[in-house]
Amino acid sequence: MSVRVVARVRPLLKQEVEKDMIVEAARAPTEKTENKSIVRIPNPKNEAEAFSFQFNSVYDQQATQAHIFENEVSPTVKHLFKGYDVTLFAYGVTGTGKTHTMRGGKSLAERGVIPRLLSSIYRRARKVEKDSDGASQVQVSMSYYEIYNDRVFDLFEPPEKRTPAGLPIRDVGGGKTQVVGLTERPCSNLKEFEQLYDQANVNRSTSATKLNAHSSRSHAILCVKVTQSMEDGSTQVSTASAIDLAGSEDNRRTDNNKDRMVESASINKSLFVLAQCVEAISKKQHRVPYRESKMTRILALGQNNGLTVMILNLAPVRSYHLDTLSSLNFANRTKKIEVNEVENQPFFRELQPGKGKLDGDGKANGPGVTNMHRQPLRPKLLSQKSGLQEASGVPKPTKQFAVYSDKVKPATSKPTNVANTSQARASAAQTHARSPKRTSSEANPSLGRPSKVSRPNPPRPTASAQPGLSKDAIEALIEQKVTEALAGRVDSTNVSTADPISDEVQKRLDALEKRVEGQETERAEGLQYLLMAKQHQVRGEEVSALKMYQLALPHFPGNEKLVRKMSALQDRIAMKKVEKRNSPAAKRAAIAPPLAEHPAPEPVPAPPKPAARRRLKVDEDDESFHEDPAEQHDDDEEEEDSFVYRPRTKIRQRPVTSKLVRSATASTAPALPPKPSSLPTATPETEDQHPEEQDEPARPLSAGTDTSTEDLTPDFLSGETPRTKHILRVINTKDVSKIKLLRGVGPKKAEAIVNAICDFEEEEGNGGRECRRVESLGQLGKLRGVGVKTVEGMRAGLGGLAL
Ligand SMILES: Nc1ncnc2c1ncn2[C@@H]1O[C@H](COP(=O)(O)OP(=O)(O)OP(=O)(O)O)[C@@H](O)[C@H]1O
Repeated sequence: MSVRVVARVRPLLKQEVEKDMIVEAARAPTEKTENKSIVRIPNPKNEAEAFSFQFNSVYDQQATQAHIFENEVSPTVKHLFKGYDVTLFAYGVTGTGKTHTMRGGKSLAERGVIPRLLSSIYRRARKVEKDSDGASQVQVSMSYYEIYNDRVFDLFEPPEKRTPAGLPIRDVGGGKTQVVGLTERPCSNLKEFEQLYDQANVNRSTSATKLNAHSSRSHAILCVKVTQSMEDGSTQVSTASAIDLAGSEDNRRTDNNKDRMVESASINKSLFVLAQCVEAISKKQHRVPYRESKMTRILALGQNNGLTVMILNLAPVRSYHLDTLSSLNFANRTKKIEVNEVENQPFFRELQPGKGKLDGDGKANGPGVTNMHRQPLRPKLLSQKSGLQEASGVPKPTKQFAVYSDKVKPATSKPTNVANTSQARASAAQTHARSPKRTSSEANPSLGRPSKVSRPNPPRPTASAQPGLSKDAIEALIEQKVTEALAGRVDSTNVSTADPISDEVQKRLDALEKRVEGQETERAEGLQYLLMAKQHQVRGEEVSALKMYQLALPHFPGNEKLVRKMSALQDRIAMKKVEKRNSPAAKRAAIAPPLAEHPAPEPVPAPPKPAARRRLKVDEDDESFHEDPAEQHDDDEEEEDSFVYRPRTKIRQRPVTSKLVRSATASTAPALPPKPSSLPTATPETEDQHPEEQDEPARPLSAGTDTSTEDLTPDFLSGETPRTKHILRVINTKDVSKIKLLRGVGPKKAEAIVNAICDFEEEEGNGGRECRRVESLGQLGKLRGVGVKTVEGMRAGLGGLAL
């Protein structure tokens, strides 16, 4: 992929005056055309000197919206139709014109990059259809979302309908991410698009700040999917993403209130992480901290295939001086990544134009596309003028990718007060807040600063270079590195630039880190689902809540508490449905549906086998499953209820007034042999061994009784279901080693159960330790230290036994 970096200096605003202008767009001395490619800005420490930054193009205050679009974006459209993804993003300090550039005004002349892009896409789509006499068809659809306070919200949803936790994102491979649950709207012409776009923009988080009356408080990401159904029957999908990043801010200048400060902190953090990513990529570090923020995960700079154009927005005036320098340094680093890749082949030189296809997921496939996968930044295909000409026609642009700099003596030109801005403060952490020349040498002073072309990659000693490293030493080194990586995740410099390590260690370190990152991400996603589930539940949307729990379950394999929760929820849903059907109104309104048509609760994924547990070790008390206080409250309430077990598909007709009875009175109950120690995992073998425990045959319906309820009377109340029998049999062994094998029990609880039975015996006043039996789950649930949840867990753990 390629990143083309262009800068745009906005005009003076009403309150700004010409004498404060300090940013200048200029031509490079080697440039033969009128094109400007240099941004010049004074050294804040010594105004007699100037820093110069060279980019692919620089647009001054006079540049029109049309000009920017025609030069920078329009050429990408044909590549979009060839199957490449296109990413455009605007970067800059608050109030520098990002939204103006991307969205623009309402008049034709003021329309920004996005509406112009869409207009161009529709034009091209019509052409494709016309040229093929209608054999090829093009469909355009859009999704639009924002990342606000590091949470993703669908902009087609009004704020009041949003789930506060936002939408989860997940990796779909090839450096791509997907926002789960995002709305995708078809839009077949510009009018439709504009309606949807304007409507969605109303939902975007904007506020007035001191620096911008309509400041965007979120990163807005518009994804336009172009699906081409080709003559030969194939389908090609490509996506154009246009991203209006929120601007970094210095909160001392914004006078932000508390809310704005929170937003601002989140904006600054994500931009800081973006800078860290660029830094890491440019230094070829193994670990790029994409996962530190949602924005960097989604933007995936340097990971995604296709074409990327970054528009660096700049304010021309002095009040932005330090922030502007910071932005220029950021953009300059992005450009330096390209320098490092200068010897590589441009990826679409190898691609047969028009032959590359993208599959439904937008992944490249087909001949010639294989090495598009995770291409690092490739600048050379971008000529200065069009930015997207075929690489074969591009003269070797050596100068284009070198950092152009006036001869400023670093010793006298350190803009040390750069650190006075918010962005610079962030950058200061990585010692990049000053001139581009200082940047990398400061980060690693021992390396000095070789020329860009000849700068070698840091030497990587091979395993043979460290022959003395024992296996233990390698393990210790890995452990140390992982600890460092986790402790200072944002600052990855230590990990990769400290003492050199062997390839073997590096490989293992990478694998470990990947695992840790993957686990964290998955867990975070799982927690998001859980939060959403909880929110649905609070709102009484139980079916949606159940769905969310179901989505969460794979992230917490083997979590019994979650399984129980789902099971209980499922039961409640089923009960409600049955109750609804049985309500007098429903009976009047409809003929009672046959039993077979009773609404079944949605399936709950079977709890994974213990062997499948990967990350989340469920301890004996189930506390590893994240819970919020509300959830805890619910559970407490549940515990306080007298035990009423709700079966999954059956309803209860009479309350349980169970009591523990002496074994003497229970002697009529079938005495089942104790289960083998492999319990409690139910297996088909269990059923084979105890055919008498199979599901009861359906009971005949009582005449005159509502069939929908009578037949569904929970048979466990009579202690007859295989699961109930099995649990009671195990409990009644009073054998801790057997009881602890029941799901969710464990040694401590097993001991408590046995003690509880003993306590109970004493309370009953019968003295001694005569054999008593627990005759029902109701009784079991009432035992001290057991409770309904534990019993439910035991039952859930025997999911394989017939109900
Ligand atoms: N090229 C331009 N021509 C005319 N006006 C401009 C231009 N660029 C920006 N402006 C004006 O500058 C002001 C700030 O611009 P804008 O809201 O686009 O900034 P921003 O970078 O998106 O800020 P934030 O990050 O706070 O959202 C607006 O009033 C906008 O109309």
